[in-house]
Amino acid sequence: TKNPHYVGHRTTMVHLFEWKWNDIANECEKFLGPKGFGGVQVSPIQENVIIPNRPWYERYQPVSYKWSTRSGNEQEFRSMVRRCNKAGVRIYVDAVLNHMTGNHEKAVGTGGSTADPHKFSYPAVPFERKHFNEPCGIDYNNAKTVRDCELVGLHDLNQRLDHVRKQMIDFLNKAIDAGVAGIRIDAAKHMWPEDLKYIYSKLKNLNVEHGFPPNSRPFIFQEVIDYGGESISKFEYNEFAAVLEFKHGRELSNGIRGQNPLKYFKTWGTTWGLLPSDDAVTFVDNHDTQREGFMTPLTYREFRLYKMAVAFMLAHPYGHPRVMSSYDFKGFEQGPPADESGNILSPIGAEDTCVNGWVCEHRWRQIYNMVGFRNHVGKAPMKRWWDNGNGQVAFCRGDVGFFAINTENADFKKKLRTCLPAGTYCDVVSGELRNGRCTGHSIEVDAQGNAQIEILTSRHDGVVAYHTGVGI
Ligand SMILES: O=C(NCCCOc1c(-c2ccc(O)c(O)c2)oc2cc(O)cc(O)c2c1=O)[C@@H]1CCCN1C(=O)/C=C/c1ccc(O)c(O)c1
Ligand SMILES: [Ca+2]
Repeated sequence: TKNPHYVGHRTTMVHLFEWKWNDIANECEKFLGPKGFGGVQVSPIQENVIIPNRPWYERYQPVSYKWSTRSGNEQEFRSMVRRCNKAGVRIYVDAVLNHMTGNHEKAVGTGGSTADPHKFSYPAVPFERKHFNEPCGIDYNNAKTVRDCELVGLHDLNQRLDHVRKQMIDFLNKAIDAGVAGIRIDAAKHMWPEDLKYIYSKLKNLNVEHGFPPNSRPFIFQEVIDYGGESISKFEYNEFAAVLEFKHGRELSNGIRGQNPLKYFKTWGTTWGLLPSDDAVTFVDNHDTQREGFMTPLTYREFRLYKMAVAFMLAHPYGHPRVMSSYDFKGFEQGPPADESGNILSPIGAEDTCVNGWVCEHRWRQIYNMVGFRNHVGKAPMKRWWDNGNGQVAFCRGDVGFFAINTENADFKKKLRTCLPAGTYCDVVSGELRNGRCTGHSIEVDAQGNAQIEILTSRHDGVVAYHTGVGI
């Protein structure tokens, strides 16, 4: 099975996109640990080329495998991993192995390394011409070109060569020694499964000094963008490692928007063509899809619907969920909030609030309390699915959790079985249980487990969630 190696009952990771290592370490100790987040996906740690105007995607054009980026240096990265593991929060590195840079005159990296991309020369690794595939154009209907040609002109490494494999294996094993729990494999679709499988087989077990049980294998989750219809299938990759399930965010966004009535999500999972649950890392939006102008998923911009989508993802047992945490951007290219020297600004200000143009979705109560809901219900099975034949849905998680959602422009008012023991329960979306009382809405569950469930269209949020950890 695929195991993220979360501590205790934790279940969910957050992508702190473009955050600096020092800020992540602080967030692990101050917020993510206490709120029960399981881990953090960090931005690429390898040195990347500096592109004028600093577009966000410069971090996906490596110049070397040195741990030196605008997020910080090796010492800061090591310190962050140690502090986060101590806080019970795992770290997952975003590894860019498919390619190096595109053609730039005088390429200079964020760690000061130089390269000559026109000559396929990356002395700081070292890689040279013979380590790259012949430049050619990708035809997504031709699997060989998808793997062996250049993605938007980015020089394509040949992972069949021993030298290339060694550089990648050493790079990943160094991160494992530093205490990371796993790796996101960027652009895995553009690499041969057998090459990836070989590289993963040479990775060390996780470092027991960071609290991992002996013989723990790194949790690897692969970016294979597959909505169906291309020559490459995500099912080529999920036998030997987990895969990011891109259909999840797109289909769920359609359901929450009402384009596809939510009642159909009664069968949500493999019957929708999704990966087996244990093989899938799920999300609503990611750093790339939130910027796409076409078939855009729900994002922080449509915040009421977005919170509903994230809540449904976290309430439903399917997959290993990942919460996105963004900065507010105007145009597609815009990089992270930075000062005039290009130093990334800290997302958390003096009053422990989100500042400087960051969005910090993970700090929204509706989202972090749903992480707590998922942690509390654990593996309790989905049961007693109810829907009104359209966009109002409710279901139990075993006898320990109850979730309801209203995607319609009509009030949700219904007496329903909650599967909860009799008592008063606080809604964790509108508030929490504090000093013995509910700061938000609450329900009274009778001896039969029934309660009057209400989600009025005038409500701040279109979802409610109750669990046995917030009973009075
Ligand atoms: O128009 C663009 N790209 C052309 C569309 C192909 O998009 C890319 C895909 C991509 C998109 C859809 C697919 O089905 C697919 O197989 C691959 O994956 C990448 C992965 C990278 O590490 C670096 C990249 O530059 C890309 C990329 O350009 C803009 C300008 C350059 C970066 N970029 C982008 O749009 C950058 C996107 C990007 C960057 C990093 C990612 O991890 C990612 O998923 C997308
Ligand atoms: Ca490739």
